[in-house]
Amino acid sequence: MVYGIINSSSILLPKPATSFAIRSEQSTTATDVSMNPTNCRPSPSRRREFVFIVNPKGANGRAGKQWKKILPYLKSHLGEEYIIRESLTSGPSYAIDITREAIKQGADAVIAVGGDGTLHEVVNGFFWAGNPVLAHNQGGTHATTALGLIPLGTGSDFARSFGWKNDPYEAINRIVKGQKSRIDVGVITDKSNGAHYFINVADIHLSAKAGYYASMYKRFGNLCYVIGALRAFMGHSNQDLKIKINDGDWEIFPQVTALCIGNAKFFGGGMMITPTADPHSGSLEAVILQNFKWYDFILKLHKLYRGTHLSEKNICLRSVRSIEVEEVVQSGGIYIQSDGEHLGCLPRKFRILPAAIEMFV
Ligand SMILES: Nc1ncnc2c1ncn2[C@@H]1O[C@H](COP(=O)(O)OP(=O)(O)OP(=O)(O)O)[C@@H](O)[C@H]1O
Repeated sequence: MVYGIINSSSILLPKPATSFAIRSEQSTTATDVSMNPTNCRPSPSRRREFVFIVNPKGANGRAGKQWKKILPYLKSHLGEEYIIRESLTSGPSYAIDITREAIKQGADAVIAVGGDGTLHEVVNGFFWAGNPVLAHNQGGTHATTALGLIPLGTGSDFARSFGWKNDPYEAINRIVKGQKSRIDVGVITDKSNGAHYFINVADIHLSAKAGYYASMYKRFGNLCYVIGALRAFMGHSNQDLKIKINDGDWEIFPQVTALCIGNAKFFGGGMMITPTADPHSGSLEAVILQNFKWYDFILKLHKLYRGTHLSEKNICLRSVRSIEVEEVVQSGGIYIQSDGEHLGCLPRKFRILPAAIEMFV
């Protein structure tokens, strides 16, 4: 893990796994800038501290290269009123720890620089033991750290729901503008593990396996998700699932191929799997695909990209605040993924936390 500081003095860091390289360029001015939604008006109190968590390996290494290029633009556009800190992740999960530490230290914003995996880890860093992480000096009231995203991933699917491109300059302009909005976060629980959060899409069975295989083919860009899905169909069998919606009665859904639970619309490098999802809605959109074969996937792929698949007879949609999923016959072989991260197996409960995080939009 490399934690770099630009423009400022240091903050406490999470325990390093490897080594830290810290570079500091002390700024001379100390004007504060308020992150008002409509403008960036100076306030006399203090400089704002933004922590950028960069996955140098995102998008096959493109994220790391792009980050070096955009840094001067970022510094000049945010200006000296801001303390800019950078932290390069050295492997999976580091972004979670760095985010938690930054929030505890009172960072005004934590910005994920990378793909959906990096964003997912940063979002998980906003929580600890089922509760939002709070700044030490807040006296346990509420979290004020904002979430930001500079999308530089292979799929960058969460950004698509907002119409954002993999354009770091556009993303910086958005952060500089300072407009924020509260967005929902999904939470996944089971009996033994703690809470796990997702901001984009959680999915079960075939698509979760597809995501696992896709990670092996990232060098092919967005095509990795189609390759991953076809690979996942090898040896795949659809399963009967028990589903409980909004704490109602259990319903049996026969021969489920995949169940996708969207807080936002896209996964798989641009497939609009949950086209009715909206991260501001206070609910999750659950799309259940039943009895799909690999050739159905190929034949209907164009509909998945366009989001026109919901009219298919073996696809159903439910708008939910909570959804519990169990196998009818326990096989231990139904996989779950949360924003592309593998989580293990069923049973699990998926819930929405409305307006859980404030995000630059
Ligand atoms: N230094 C690192 N080396 C290898 N993997 C890393 C490193 N830092 C973070 N990671 C892991 O890389 C995973 C994928 O990164 P990220 O999502 O940023 O890029 P991507 O996979 O190209 O994009 P997308 O998820 O949008 O398709 C993250 O979930 C994270 O756990």
